[in-house]
Amino acid sequence: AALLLICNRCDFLFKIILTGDSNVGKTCVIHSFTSGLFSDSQHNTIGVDFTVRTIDIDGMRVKMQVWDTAGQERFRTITQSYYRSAHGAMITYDLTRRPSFESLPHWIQGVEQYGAANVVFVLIGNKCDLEAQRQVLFEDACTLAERTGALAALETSAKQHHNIEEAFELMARELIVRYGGAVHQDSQSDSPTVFLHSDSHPIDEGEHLEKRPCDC
Ligand SMILES: Nc1nc2c(ncn2[C@@H]2O[C@H](COP(=O)(O)OP(=O)(O)OP(=O)(O)O)[C@@H](O)[C@H]2O)c(=O)[nH]1
Repeated sequence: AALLLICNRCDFLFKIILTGDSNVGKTCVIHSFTSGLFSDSQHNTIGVDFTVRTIDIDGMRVKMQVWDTAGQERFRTITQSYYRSAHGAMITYDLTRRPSFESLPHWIQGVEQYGAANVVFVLIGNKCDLEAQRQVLFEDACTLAERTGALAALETSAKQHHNIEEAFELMARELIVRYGGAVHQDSQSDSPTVFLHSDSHPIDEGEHLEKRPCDC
């Protein structure tokens, strides 16, 4: 059964996962989003880790639970086990390192194979502040996005906090469109205000829904 959380404070809870090669800047993108800060000396992620930030989308409180996964090969088995419960995936490359872009089909395939059937994914070309060292054209990323069914391709800079808010907002808006119907149906009754999707996994059609109070 899919688990729904009942909450009086938030309208949605979405679980977003970041994947991509090591050192493309996944941890920095997440920090930039959750704290607005950037660190030049970021340690490699071991396994997985998550942070939360609540954003406002058209007056709705949307809790974004953002999961950071290790890009290093040796953690692959652990990180893949987290794909299943993600509503959205940000598949990240470093636009100054062509090989990290060449790896995208592999990461996309992983998300499709181990993730939920209806997972939404975007391609993120990070480090766009390093324009002089660019090795990947934005057009190439757009072509790949179109070919693979990604929601969009975006270029970000965690360092300059460029396009970070936009990337997460784009994801949140798409997920609201996809999941809004289910939430609205459930929130007809007056007291528990709304239902949130949670740590379990995105809802499959006709699936039994288990409801629990939110701990936020
Ligand atoms: N110039 C620039 N450097 C960045 C940017 N984002 C990250 N970096 C640097 O890139 C390096 C790797 O960043 P991380 O966030 O640790 O990369 P990661 O993808 O999480 O790496 P793993 O944890 O091994 O998967 C660090 O030295 C960061 O300071 C950016 O937008 N611009």
